[in-house]
Amino acid sequence: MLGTDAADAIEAVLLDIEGTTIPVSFVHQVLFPYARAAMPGLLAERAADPAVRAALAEIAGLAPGVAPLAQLNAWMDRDEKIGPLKALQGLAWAEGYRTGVLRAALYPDVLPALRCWHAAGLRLAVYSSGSEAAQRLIYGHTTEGDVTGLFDGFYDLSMGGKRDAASYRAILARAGWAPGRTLFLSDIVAELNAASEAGLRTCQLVRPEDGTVAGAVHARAATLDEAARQFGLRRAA
Ligand SMILES: CSCCC(=O)C(=O)COP(=O)(O)O
Ligand SMILES: [Mg+2]
Repeated sequence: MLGTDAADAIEAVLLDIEGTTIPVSFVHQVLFPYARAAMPGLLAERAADPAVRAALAEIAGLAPGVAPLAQLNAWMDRDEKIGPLKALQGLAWAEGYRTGVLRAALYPDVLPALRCWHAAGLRLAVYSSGSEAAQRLIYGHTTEGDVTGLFDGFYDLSMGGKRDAASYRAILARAGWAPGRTLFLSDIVAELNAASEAGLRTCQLVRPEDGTVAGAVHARAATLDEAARQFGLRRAA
C-alpha cells in the first residue's frame, strides 16, 4: 500500500508542467522566446512537412483570412493554449533540444520525488498544454538527462482544455485510473477546480519563486515532497 489508508490510497499522479515541475521562468523566458524567434523560419523552410501543413490548416480554419504568422504571434502575445500553436512550438523546440541550446532545469524537489513515487509503484502521467511531442522533449532533455521513463502517459490539448472537467474524465478513461485514487498537481486553481469536478484529488503547487496565486479550496504544497506528506505518498529520502 502506498498511501496511509488503503481505502483512499493514491495510486496515480497526474502532473501539470509549467509552475508545477518546471519553473514558469524557463517556459516564459527561454522556451516561448525561442519558439517565437524560430517561427518565421519554421513556416518558411518546412512548409511541406505534414505536421506544419496540418497546423496551418487548423489555423486557417480558426482564423480564416489571417496570415498564419500574424495569428501565431497574436496567440503567443496572449499566451493562448491552442492546439496548432502548441504543435508548432513543439516542432521549433525540437531543434533547440537537438543542438543543446535548450535544456530543462526542473524545480530541485521534482526528480527526487518522482523517482521515489515511480519506484514505489505509483503511476505517473503528464497533462500539459504543451503538445505531447513537446512534453517528451522537455523531459527527454533535462539537466539530469532523459527522465521520460518515469511517466506512463503524456496528455495534451487533444484530450481537451485543462479547465474543462471532461478532459480529466477522458484522461482517466484512457489511463484506466480511478478518479478518487488519482492526485492532480497544478499551480493553477481553474485547472484544479476542473479536475476536482471530475472526481480527482487535487493539490496546488504554490511556488514562491514563481509568485503562484494561492487558492483557498484545494490542498496546497510548496514542493512535491510536501504534497506527498499530505496525501500519504511514499516520500523522497
Ligand atoms: C511542454 S513544456 C511547454 C508548456 C507550454 O507550452 C505551456 O503553455 C504551459 O502549459 P502547462 O499546461 O504546462 O501550464
Ligand atoms: Mg501550470
